Parts: sequence; C-alpha cells; structure tokens
Amino acid sequence: MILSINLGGGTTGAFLTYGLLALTLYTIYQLAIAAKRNVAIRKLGGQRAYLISSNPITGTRLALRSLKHASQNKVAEMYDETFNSLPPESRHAYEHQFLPGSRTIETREPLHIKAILAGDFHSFGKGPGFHRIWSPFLGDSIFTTDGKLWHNSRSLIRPMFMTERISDLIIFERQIEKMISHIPPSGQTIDIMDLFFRMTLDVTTDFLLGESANSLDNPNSEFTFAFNDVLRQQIRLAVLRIFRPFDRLVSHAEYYRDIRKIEEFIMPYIQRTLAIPSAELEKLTKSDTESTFLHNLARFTQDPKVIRDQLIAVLLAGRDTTAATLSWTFYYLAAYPDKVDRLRAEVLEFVGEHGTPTYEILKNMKYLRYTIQETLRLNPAVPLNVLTISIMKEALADTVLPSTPGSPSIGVLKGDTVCYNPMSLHGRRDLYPPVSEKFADPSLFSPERWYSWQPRPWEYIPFNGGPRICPGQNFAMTEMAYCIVRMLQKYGRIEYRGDWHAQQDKMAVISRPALGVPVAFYEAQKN
Ligand code: HEM
Repeated sequence: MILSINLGGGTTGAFLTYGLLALTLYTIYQLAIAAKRNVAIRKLGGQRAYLISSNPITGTRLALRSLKHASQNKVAEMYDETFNSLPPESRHAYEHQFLPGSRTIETREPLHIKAILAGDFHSFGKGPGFHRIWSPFLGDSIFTTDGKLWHNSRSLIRPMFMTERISDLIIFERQIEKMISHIPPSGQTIDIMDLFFRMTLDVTTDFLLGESANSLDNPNSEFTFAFNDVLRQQIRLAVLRIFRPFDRLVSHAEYYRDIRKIEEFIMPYIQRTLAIPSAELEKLTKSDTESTFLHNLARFTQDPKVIRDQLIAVLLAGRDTTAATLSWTFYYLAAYPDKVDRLRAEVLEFVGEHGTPTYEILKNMKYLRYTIQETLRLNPAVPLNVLTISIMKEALADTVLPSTPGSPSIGVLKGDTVCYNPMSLHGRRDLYPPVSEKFADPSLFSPERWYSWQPRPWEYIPFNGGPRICPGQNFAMTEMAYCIVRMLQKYGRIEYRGDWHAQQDKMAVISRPALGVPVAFYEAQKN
C-alpha cells in the first residue's frame, strides 16, 4: 500500500515536472514567434494595431463575450463598444490573438478598406481556411476562391448581370404579384419578412433555372427547408472549427443532408440543360423570353460540378441579402407614415395606381432609391466581412494597412485575418456632416438626407467595392424597387404590430430583423 502511494506520488511528480517543462518550452516557442512577427511587422514599416487580447485566457474571454453578444443579437453594439473604447491613436482598428500565430485585425477605417478591396487587392483573399469550411456547400465557386479560379468564376457570371438582361422585369412581376396575393386583407397581421424570404427564393431560382422553387405556394418543400437550414448549419460548423480537431466529434449529418436536398433539386435542371445540343443552346441563349442563367453557364462549361457550384453561390448571394434589406425597409417605413406618404406620392407620380413600372422609370425614382440606400446604410445586409492574406497569389507578400491622420500604418503578415466591418463603418459619426435641417442625426432613418449628401468613396460600402464588388447590385436594386412600387400601389398605410423599439439585429452572415417584421397593410382608397 505504502509502496503504491510512493510510486503514485513519483509518477505524479514526474508528470508535473514534464508538464511544466513542456509548458515552459511552449511558452518560449510562442514568445519567439511573437518576437519574430514583431520584427517582421517593423521591417514592413508598420506597427501593430491596439491589442485587446493576446493569449488563450484573454482570447477565450473575448470569444465568450462575442458568443454572448451573438446570442443576444447585440454584435453591432459589441463592436461599437470595443471601437469606442480604443485610445485616440487607434480609434478605428484593433487586433486580437489567441496565440501569437493567429492574429486578427478588425477595422472600420475607409483607407484600410480601400487598400484591402482595391489598392492592395492582390495581397488579400478569402484564403484556404474559408475555402475548407465553405466548400462542401459552395464548392469552388466565386465565393470560396481567390486568384485565377475566382477570376474565371467572375468572368463566367458577370455577363448574366448586364443591364439588358436585368431590364426585363417579367420575373419580378410574376413573383412579386404572387407574393402580394399572399398578404391578408387590410388590417390583418402578417410577418412580411417571411414572405420576402420566400419571394426572393422564388425570384432567384426563376432567374437562375427558368423555374421557381415556388416557396410562396409551398413553403414546406424539402428544398426550401434545406436552403433555409443550410446556412444555420454552416455557421454552427464554422464556429465549432475553433475547437478543431474536436469539431469532428459533432455530427455533420444535417449539414450534408441539407446539401444533398439542395443538389437533388438543382441537378436535374443542370442535366436537362447539358443534354441540349449546342446549336439549340446557342439559339436559346439569344431568346429574350426563354434564356436563363443556367443556359448561359452551359454555353461556357459542360462541367456539372462547376455549374452546380456557381448556381448555389448566386442563389445564396441573391436571396437572403435582398429579403433582409426589404424586411428592414418595411420595418422602418412602418414607423414613419410621412415617409410612406412621400414614397407613395412618387409611385403615383411616376407609375400611377395601375401602371407597370419599367426599368427606366424605377431608375428615375429618387426617393425610392434613397429609401433603399438609407436602409442599407443603417443595416448593410452583409455587416461583417473577413479576408485573409491570400496564399494563392504569386505576388504574395506581407503588407501594411495605410496610416491615417494620427494613426500609424499597421503591418499585416501572411496568414493574418483582417475583418472589415461595414456596419461599424456606417455607424462612425465623425464621417458624417453635422446634424442640420437637411441632415438628420445619422442614427435615424432619413432617406431625405440623400438629396443633399453623398458619402465619400469607401465610407459607404453595402455592396463591397473594388474587383469583388457585388455583381448583383443592379439586379438587387431593381428587384427591391419593383417590389416596393407594387406594394405601395396597392397599400397606403403600414402599421407595425409588435414592439418596434424592441427590434434587434440578428447577424448570421446576413443581418436581418431578429423579431421578424409583424405588420398590417391597409389598402389605399381607390381614385
Ligand atoms: C441587397 C442586396 C445585396 C447586397 C447588400 C449584396 C452585397 C454583397 C457584398 C457585400 C458582397 C461581397 C461579399 C464577400 O466578399 O464575401 C457581395 C458579393 C456577391 N454578390 Fe451580392 N449583394 C446583394 C444582392 C445580390 C444579388 C441579388 C446577387 C445575384 C443574384 C448577388 C450576387 C453576388 C455575388 C455572385 C457575389 C460574389 C462576388 C465576388 O466575390 O466576386 N448579390 N454582395
């Protein structure tokens, strides 16, 4: 008994000694990495940004704080609090790290964003980590790739968004009219956000495949469910990857089931299109009425996997962003009856009560455009963005984020993560003119401000900027404008049916109203 206790004590002692030694060596190794990285940053002529966490203890505290704020739909508030607590010389950028080799820089500085997205574009990309996490769902599409692969996708997709193609509004008419037919009679409550998400799914599938998913009539189809669920699963798994390799212990079954269901829906369209003889396909793509995004893709590639990846990427890009922006627009309009009146007056002036909006008419409706722009200023649909230094580029180099008045340039090393934050950028009060009769407080919804104000370049970026600017911008603006016009032709009053002030911003890749948008519409008096 005594022998066994001694032996046990000896083993424990040795274990502790070796453990302590390993920890010391590991700490020395990490400090050496940190010192080497600091030298590399200085060599670049840059400095580090203000460091808010530098080790596993403060890093874990920060991660828990982020998770807590995310669960309370208070991510925007958390960022604002953090930025506003920085010292004056580093007010708009900071960094945090778990270990010295895993540095993340967060910025809301226009000059940094300009460098990341345009001036120093080739030094930044989505990176292999992003590709690894998202590729089961989005494959090697425009969203998950950099360099040549990304460039090929971009060239493939861009022609589909030419003005001539978008100016045919037949798809919007078809799906938006159907959506309006689902709105209950005057005075009855509806969550209009739910209808917007179904409508944009139907518009985007109609545009891509020539046939809609019909989620407006059948919201519970397997495809609709899978498409609604897959992003939730994707985010869950992306968060769990923080704990890799243990993330493998968590089931991925639902994620892969969702992907399978989406593919079961999309692949038959692809196979049918690939079976069309090339001469016939060529003829089809010239037709104004029958040509689809899919037909055009098939002219350039016969690889079903390439087509599958691009279709799913555009579907994801085009659906939630537009639905969320429409939801926020009606959330704001429901609180401002005078703005609804002004918007409706413009609708009646340009389109009339029964007229059909055309592309040119929509382009000329200023208050309508300002209403959408103002919504995207307050609630950019993609509120946060992440780019890592690309390791796919030959011109790969460590780089700097440029200095700004009063703040030094920030050295960025290969493998660092840089997050730029449109939500916090748009919230920077110092970038706006003083409040006046023409310029309401920046925290308020005021489309009127746009009559006498234009944001400076890189201070307003809801659609991103530079070579990776959203190719669907014109499509989205036209779709949203069409939808608002059609709704205000019919309805003259919108009443919010919830606690308007209790609304929160749910940020899960896309920012959407966390509590839905419960409203009642009232038909306008017929003239
Ligand atoms: C209000 C609506 C929309 C907003 C605010 C928006 C915003 C954005 C933003 C911020 C990005 C950059 C994302 C990133 O780099 O990770 C982006 C990329 C993209 N968007 Fe949009 N988008 C909207 C609608 C659409 C629509 C309707 C489509 C297509 C039907 C579309 C297609 C794309 C594609 C394909 C990309 C990837 C571009 C690239 O990486 O080169 N978007 N969008």
